[in-house]
Amino acid sequence: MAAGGSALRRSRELEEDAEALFSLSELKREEARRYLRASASEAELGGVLAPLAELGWHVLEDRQWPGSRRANVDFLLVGPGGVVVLDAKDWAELSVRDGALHRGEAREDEEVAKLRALCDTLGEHLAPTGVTRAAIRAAMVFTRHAVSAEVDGVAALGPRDVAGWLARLPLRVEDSRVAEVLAAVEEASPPMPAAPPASARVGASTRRGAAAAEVPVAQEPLEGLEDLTEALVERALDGPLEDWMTFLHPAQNRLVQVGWTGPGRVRGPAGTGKTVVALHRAVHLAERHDEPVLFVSFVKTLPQVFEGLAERLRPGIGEKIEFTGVHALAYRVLQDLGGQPAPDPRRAFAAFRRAWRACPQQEVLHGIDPRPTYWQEEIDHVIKPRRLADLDAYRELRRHGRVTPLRGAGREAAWELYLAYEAELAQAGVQDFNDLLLQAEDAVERFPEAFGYAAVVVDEVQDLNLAGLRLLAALAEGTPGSLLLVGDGRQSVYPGGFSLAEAGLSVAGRGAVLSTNYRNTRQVLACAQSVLGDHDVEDLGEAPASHEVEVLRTGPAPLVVQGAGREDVDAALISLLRTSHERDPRGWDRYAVLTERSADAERITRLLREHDVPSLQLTSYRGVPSDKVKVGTIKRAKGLEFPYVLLPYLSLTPPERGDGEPEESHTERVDRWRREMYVGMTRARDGLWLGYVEG
Ligand SMILES: Nc1ncnc2c1ncn2[C@@H]1O[C@H](COP(=O)(O)OP(=O)(O)OP(=O)(O)O)[C@@H](O)[C@H]1O
Repeated sequence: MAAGGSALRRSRELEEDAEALFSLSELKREEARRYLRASASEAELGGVLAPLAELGWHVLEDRQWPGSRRANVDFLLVGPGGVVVLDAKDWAELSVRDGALHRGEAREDEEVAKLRALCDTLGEHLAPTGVTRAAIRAAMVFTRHAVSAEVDGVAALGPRDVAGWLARLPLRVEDSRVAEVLAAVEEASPPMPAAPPASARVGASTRRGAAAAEVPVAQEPLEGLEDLTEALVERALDGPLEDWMTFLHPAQNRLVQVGWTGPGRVRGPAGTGKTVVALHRAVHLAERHDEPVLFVSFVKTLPQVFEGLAERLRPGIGEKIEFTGVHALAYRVLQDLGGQPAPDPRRAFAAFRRAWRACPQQEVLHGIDPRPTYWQEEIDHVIKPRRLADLDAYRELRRHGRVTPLRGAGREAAWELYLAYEAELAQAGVQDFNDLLLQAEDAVERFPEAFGYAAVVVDEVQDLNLAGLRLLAALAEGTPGSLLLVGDGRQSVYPGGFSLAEAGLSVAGRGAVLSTNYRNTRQVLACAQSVLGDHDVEDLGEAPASHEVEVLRTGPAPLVVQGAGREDVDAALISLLRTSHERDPRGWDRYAVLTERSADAERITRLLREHDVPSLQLTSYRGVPSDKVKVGTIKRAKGLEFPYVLLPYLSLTPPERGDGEPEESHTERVDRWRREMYVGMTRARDGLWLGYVEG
C-alpha cells in the first residue's frame, strides 16, 4: 500500500473524529440548553406558584424522589386540596388526543406513567403517617402551552391554569392538619442534595424550616384566576370534609395499595373502616386500569350510597367503578348476552309451598323442624347454591352455619323436597334468585372475554350465598389479585353459610383484620356487644377474627324505655324525637328508626306521618342528604350509619322457641337474632334509643 494513501486516510479519520467531536459537543450544548430551559421554566413556574400561599398552599421546590437520591421532583405542594406533585415540562410541541399526551406524533404515555408511579411511591412513603394515596394528585405543567386536561388520572395544565385547578381540588386537609402533612411530605421527599433546600410555607404566619430558603413571595395578584372565586365556591359546595378521605390508619392504608397475587380478605368488627378501605382500594385500582372496577354489595340500595362516597373521594371516578348489588349484576350479565332473566320470588315461593304440601316425606321433615321456612332456607342457602349433583353429594356435605343435625332420612327427605321444588319451578316456568346467580356464573364461564374487570371488590361478603360468591370469583378469574372480599362474620344475618374453599378460593397469607372502631361511642359499642355476648361464628370457613377493638369515641349511655305495649313505645319514640329536635334543631336526618320486620317499619312511617315528622324509607335512600328521619329494617341499614339510632319494639328476651322447634334450630335462630341486633345497634354513631315491649 502507497504512503500517500495512508496520509489521506489518516486525514479523513481526523476529519471524522472532529465531526464526531463537534456533534458530540453540539449534543452536549443542546442538552445544556434544554437543561437551562427546563430550569428556567421551573423557576417561572415557581413564580406562578409563589402566591398560592394566599390559598393556604405550601410549595416545596426541587425535592428528592422518595427513596432516590438522584431523581428529583420539581414541586411538591401541600395545602387544602391535599398533596400535589407538579412536574414542569418545557415541551415545544404538545397536544392531547385520544386520551393521551402527544409530543408531535409521539405518544408520551410513559411520562404520565412515571408521574403516577412517583405518586404511588410517595403514597407508600406517606402510608405509615396515615395520608392516603387518594389525597395525592399529580399535574404536568406545560410552561409553553395553555392546556387544561386530565390524562390517566394526571392533570395536564398550562401555568395559568395551575392555581384554578388547585383551588378546585376537593377539600382534603383541614388547616389544623396541614402542618402535620407537610412534615410527613418533607420527610418522605427531602431537598435535592445539590440544591439549597427551598421549603417554606410561603408568606404565611406559621413558617416551617426557618433555615430553608423560601420561594420568593410574589406580590402581584394571581394571574389567570378570573374564575378563582367560582372555584372556591364550587369547593365550598362539595360537602364537609371527612377524615377518612385523607387519613387512614396505617393498617388500613397498607391495604389500599397492597399488591396481592391472589384473592385477599379484609375483616374486622363493625365500624372498623372496612368499607372505607374497600372504597379507597377500588378508586386506587380504577385510576390505574383501563378496565372498570366492580364494587358489589348485597344490600340493594348501598351501591348508590357508595358511589356517592367514591365520587366525593375522587370526583369523576364513578365512571370507572361499577357499583352494583349482586342480583342486579347477575341480571345485567345475562341481559348483556341476550338473555331475558325474569326471577320472580313471589311465584317461586308459591312453587315452594306447592312442593311442601305435596312432599311425601313431609312427616320426616316435620319431625326435625316443623317450620316450612326452615326447609326453604335449606334449599335456598344450602342445597341449591352448591349445584349438588345428587343425593350422595348432599349426604356428604358439611352444612356450614346450620346447627340442627340432619342425618340419613332427613337429608333424603330434604333432597326430595328440593327436587319437587325444582319440578314446580320448571312446570310454572319460574326462576328464583339462585337460578339468576347460577345462570350468570355459567354465562361468565362460557364468555369470559365479554366481562373484563380490572378488579372485583365485594363488601358485606358474609351475606352472599355460595352462588353469589362463585359468580364474583368467575368475574375476577384470570386477573390474579383482583378479588377483594370485605366483611364480618359476626354481622351475617342470613341462614346458612359456606367456606371460601367451596368457592375454590384461598386467601392464605392475604388477609387483614382491622381493629380500630371509628364509628361508635364506647357506650353504643358496649351495648351492642352485650347482646352479641361471646357468641362466635365461623367466618366463611375460617375461625372468627378477633373481637378486640380500640374505640376512639365516648358519648351518652343508651336510653332505654320499657312499655306495656307498642303504643307506649310509640309515644316515647315520638316524644324523644320531638324534644330532641326542639332542643337541637340541627335536622331530622340525624335520626334513623330501625326495626326487625318491614311491617314494623311501615307502622313507624305511619306514626311519624301522623305526628308531622318528615321521614324517608331506607328503601329509597341513596345517600343524598335530606332533612328526614330514616326508617327501615335493620337488614336494609347494613353498611350504613346514622348519628342517632332508635330501635323500637324490642323484646326483653331473645325470640322464644317455637312449637316443636328443635333446640339446635332455636339456637341458630337466636344467634342470628343476636347478630341482627348487633348490626342494628352498631349503626349508631353517637346515640342509641332502645324501646322494649314487655312480654
Ligand atoms: N381512618 C379513618 N379515620 C376516620 N374515620 C374513619 C376511618 N376509617 C373509617 N372511618 C369512619 O368510620 C365509620 C365506619 O367505617 P366503615 O363503614 O368503613 O366501617 P365498616 O367496618 O365497613 O363497618 P360495618 O361493618 O359496621 O358496616 C365511618 O364513619 C367512616 O367514615
